[in-house]
Amino acid sequence: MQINVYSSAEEVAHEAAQWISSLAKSKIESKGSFSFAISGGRTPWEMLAKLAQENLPWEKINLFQVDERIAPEGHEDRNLTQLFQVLQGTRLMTRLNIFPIHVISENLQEACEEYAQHIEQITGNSKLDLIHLGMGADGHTASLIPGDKVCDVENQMIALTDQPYQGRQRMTMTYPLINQAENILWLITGEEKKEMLVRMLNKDPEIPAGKIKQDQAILMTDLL
Ligand SMILES: O=C1O[C@H](COP(=O)(O)O)[C@@H](O)[C@H](O)[C@H]1O
Repeated sequence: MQINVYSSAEEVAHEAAQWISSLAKSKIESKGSFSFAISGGRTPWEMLAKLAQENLPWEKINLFQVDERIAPEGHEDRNLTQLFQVLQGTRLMTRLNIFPIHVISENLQEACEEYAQHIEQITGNSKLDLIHLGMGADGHTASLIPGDKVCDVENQMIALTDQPYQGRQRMTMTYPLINQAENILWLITGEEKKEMLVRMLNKDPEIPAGKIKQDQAILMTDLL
């Protein structure tokens, strides 16, 4: 794991946007497209706002969601709602290829399979160029929640949590999909995550974040 420590969450967001922009340019130059997935929560939005200011060929970029809460369209609990709020009014709204997780489907299991198929169709091999991850103060990442059966899923790329977490059931990328990404970018900020960050770096299998592969990963943080 490459570890980059910065002095503030704002600097983390800035550096992460620059890093993603440069990776996107190099992937587009070498193979014509760049496919990445963004997490939800609170951390990613400043980075995304900064990334949106970059001069990139957005129509060659595919954006997937790492996880989503099962909630109505436009609901404030949805990661997609936050994502659209950040991109509203930017040219990315019409140019970037955004692939939302379909959590309003009547058949959520089918929706998981369809999302996995979309990823396979777009990437050709289900290996995303980049997956951005955050981590909660309890060590969860994506919607891989401590103690939830979704952490044991090995035969699905996208799966549902077994139990509601913070009031909502969720749909999430699973270990098999995340761990085969070409690059993983962790953005972890906030004092309350310090203890779990150390456990994650020590590959503690008792916390979900500890079971994400580290060899292709970079961490940007204001901790340590
Ligand atoms: O619930 C969630 O939390 C994690 C961590 O969010 P953060 O704001 O503390 O970074 C996030 O990565 C995940 O996508 C989200 O659904």
